[in-house]
Amino acid sequence: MNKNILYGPPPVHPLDDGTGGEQLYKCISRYAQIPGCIALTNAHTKENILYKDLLDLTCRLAESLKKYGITTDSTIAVCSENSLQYFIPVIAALYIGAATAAVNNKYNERELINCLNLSKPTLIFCSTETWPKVRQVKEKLNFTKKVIILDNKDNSDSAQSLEDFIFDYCDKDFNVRQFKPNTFNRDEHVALILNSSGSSGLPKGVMLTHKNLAVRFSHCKDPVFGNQISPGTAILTVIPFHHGFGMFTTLGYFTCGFQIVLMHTFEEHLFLQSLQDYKVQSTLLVPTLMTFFAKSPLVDKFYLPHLQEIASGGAPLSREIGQAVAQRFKLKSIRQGYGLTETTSAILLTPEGETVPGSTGKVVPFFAAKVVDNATGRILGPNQVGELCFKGDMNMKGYCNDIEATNAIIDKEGWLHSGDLGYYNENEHFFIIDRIKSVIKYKGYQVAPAELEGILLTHPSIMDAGVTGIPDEQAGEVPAACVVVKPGRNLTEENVINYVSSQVSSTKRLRGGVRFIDNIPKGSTVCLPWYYENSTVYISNTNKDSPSEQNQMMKNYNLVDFSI
Ligand SMILES: Nc1ncnc2c1ncn2[C@@H]1O[C@H](COP(=O)(O)OP(=O)(O)OP(=O)(O)O)[C@@H](O)[C@H]1O
Ligand SMILES: O=C(O)[C@H]1CSC(c2nc3ccc(O)cc3s2)=N1
Ligand SMILES: [Mg+2]
Repeated sequence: MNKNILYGPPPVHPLDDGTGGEQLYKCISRYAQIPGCIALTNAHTKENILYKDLLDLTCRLAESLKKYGITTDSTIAVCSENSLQYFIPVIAALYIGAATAAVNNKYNERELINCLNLSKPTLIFCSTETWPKVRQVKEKLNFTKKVIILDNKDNSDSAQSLEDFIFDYCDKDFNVRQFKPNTFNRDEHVALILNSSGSSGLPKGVMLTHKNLAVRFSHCKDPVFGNQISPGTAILTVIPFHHGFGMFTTLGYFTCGFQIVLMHTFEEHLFLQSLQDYKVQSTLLVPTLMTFFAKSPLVDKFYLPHLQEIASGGAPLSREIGQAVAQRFKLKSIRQGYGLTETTSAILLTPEGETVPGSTGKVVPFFAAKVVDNATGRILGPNQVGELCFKGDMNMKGYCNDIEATNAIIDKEGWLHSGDLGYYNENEHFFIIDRIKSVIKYKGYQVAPAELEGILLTHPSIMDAGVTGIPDEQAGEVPAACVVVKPGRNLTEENVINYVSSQVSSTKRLRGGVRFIDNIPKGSTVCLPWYYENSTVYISNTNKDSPSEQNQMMKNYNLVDFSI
């Protein structure tokens, strides 16, 4: 056994038996018996769904799907913004063992066609908002037989409402208590097909099994790695449900009996008001929003004594921003999680009572991690920087119809190569530096844009910042910054360069200079930003409407802008 391979601790409770669907059914049935126990609340409309209704609807839909002809070999798709109904088809499909492809509701037609061609769903569940786009796409797909609109009571010309579908296919005398989820081999059976963010080319379909889901559920109720709150208490989430981060945190909340207060679009005032009104104990954020709150004075206007935990994940969070947000919300610290779509959910998590500023936490149960030297493949020890690799029971089954890409990321021994650069310290706490691909090479030294962005964001006159490498004949690349100055403040290029130089070693100085711009096109180092494009926080300055095109824009933008 290599001492430099780190193993997660043994789980506090053994892994529960059964498929992901069977486990969800058991939990939801239990909470359905508690009178008035709320499963979901839409923060925008204030509408609720009780656990009792969730049980009823998911069982009826599961029965309808079976009658319609959906089997354990079928695939359905869900394409919707976060909503009260989002999880009804997801959970119903999990009960019967049909795979669900959760597709990004912000995709344009071309991207939708690309990803639906991977999963080939028989049915698509969409929302009133995504229906016009889905309608266009369906005409070009011969495998999709029907579209069902989740949040509309009326049937449209060529789509059916959820209510009507259930009315048509579920017997009128159907008794929910007689429903039983299907049993099958959870190790092999695909539960969900998700798309990674697509920051490195067209998104691939990531196949996750019922076993992957069962392991995630075990983490959710783990007293060390799970949420430290009890059933009935409220969680606020704005993380997109179709993304692994939103999908598996939320499915986990159902197993814990939490009241899930959801938002489909980030609005600062509503977010804070909801924290206060629903006495929210735990909330999830991405670093883009953490930066926003670190600088938002509105937080102080709310009374938030119930808030116990803010968790961040999805992209690098600088120590400074984490601490600033913790202070603003009067919390001891921020909880972090790190994961990839390919690892189902977080595989590094802050253990209870063990927060280390800037760290993403420790390896979760049922997982192993190692840090590998990029050049030699040698396994490194504590405090040595290399590529993070993971092996365990939440690693994906593989990419949909792409064995080549699967073999490129998971090696023959089962190690998944994350593409991220990082290290662990002597206490086995992990620190993520940046993606290998975005690291700037200055005279062979590695400079992480995420680190410099973190420093720039601590400047009182800087509202937002992005760092990139620009080609340089002598050094290879030099770090350069795009900076958005706060309204009413003045800042010179020299101020910015000196501010960074005073805090970093010589190799990391902004030798490529500084550009002042109106807003930052978000790219690969700042994950998930496009979900907030309609929000009051970030208004994209591109007219492209898709994430991957925006990322492309980011790269082009930097190259064009800095080569002038
Ligand atoms: N806590 C975290 N700190 C730093 N980076 C994180 C954290 N959580 C996630 N990440 C980043 O997000 C990546 C996983 O993102 P995701 O699976 O959504 O798709 P992607 O890697 O952006 O897209 P693609 O794989 O299609 O290029 C990780 O590899 C890592 O770079
Ligand atoms: O389980 C939690 O409480 C948290 C806190 S942050 C977190 C996750 N972060 C990521 C990042 C990427 C991803 O694909 C999944 C997760 S889960 N999970
Ligand atoms: Mg990735």
